[in-house]
Amino acid sequence: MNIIESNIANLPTRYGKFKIKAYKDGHQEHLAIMSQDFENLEAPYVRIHSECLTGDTLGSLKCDCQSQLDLSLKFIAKNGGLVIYHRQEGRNIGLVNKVNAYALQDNGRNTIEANLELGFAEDERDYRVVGYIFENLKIKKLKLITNNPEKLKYVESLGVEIVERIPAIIKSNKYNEAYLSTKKEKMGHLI
Ligand SMILES: Nc1nc2c(ncn2[C@@H]2O[C@H](COP(=O)(O)OP(=O)(O)OP(=O)(O)O)[C@@H](O)[C@H]2O)c(=O)[nH]1
Ligand SMILES: [Zn+2]
Repeated sequence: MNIIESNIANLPTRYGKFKIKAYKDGHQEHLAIMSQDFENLEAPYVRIHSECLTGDTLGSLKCDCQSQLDLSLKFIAKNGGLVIYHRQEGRNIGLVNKVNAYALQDNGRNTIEANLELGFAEDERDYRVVGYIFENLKIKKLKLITNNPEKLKYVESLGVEIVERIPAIIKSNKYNEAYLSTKKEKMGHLI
C-alpha cells in the first residue's frame, strides 16, 4: 500500500484532549484519533468508525452513526484508546450512490436491496488501511467496540488479539428501526 502519513498533532475537543494522525490512501484520507495515554496502553479500546456524513455531521436519524461516534469519543477519552475515522462513506459506495440508495429506501427498499439495485455488494468496505494503521501504531492487542462481525473477522485475520468486544448499541427511533433490524437480521450484526 502506498500510504502518506501526517505527523501527530494535538486536538482538544469537547470530549477531551486527543492526538491525531492522518493517513492518505489514494483519494481517501483517514484519521487516527488517540487518547493522551495511548502509547502506554497494552490493549487499547479501539473503535473503527465508518464515515457517514449524513449521520456524523447532519445528525441524520436514519442510522445510528452519530450516536455511535459520540459514544466512542466519550468512551475513548475516558478509558484510553483509539478511534479510527475510516472514510469510506456509505459502506464505500460514496455519497452520490448513498443518496441514491436513500431515494430507493424512500420507495420501500431496505439498505441491502438498495445497494444491490444500484449494482453494488451489500457492503463494499475494505479495511486494509485499518491494518496499516494498527501496524503503524504498533497495536498487537485491543478491545474492539463494535457489533459488526466483519470488523471482528478482519481484525482477527491480521493476527491482532481481540481481548474483549464491547457492543455499541444505540436506542432505536422510528426512522432507523428498519435499518437496525436489517443489520441484525440480514447482516448478522450483534445487536
Ligand atoms: N450504502 C449504504 N450505506 C449506509 C446506509 N446507511 C448507513 N450507511 C453507511 O454505513 C456505514 C456504517 O456502517 P454499519 O454497517 O451501519 O455499521 P458498522 O459501523 O459497520 O458496525 P458497528 O461497528 O457495529 O457500528 C457508514 O459508512 C454509513 O455511511 C445505507 O442505507 N446504505
Ligand atoms: Zn449513518
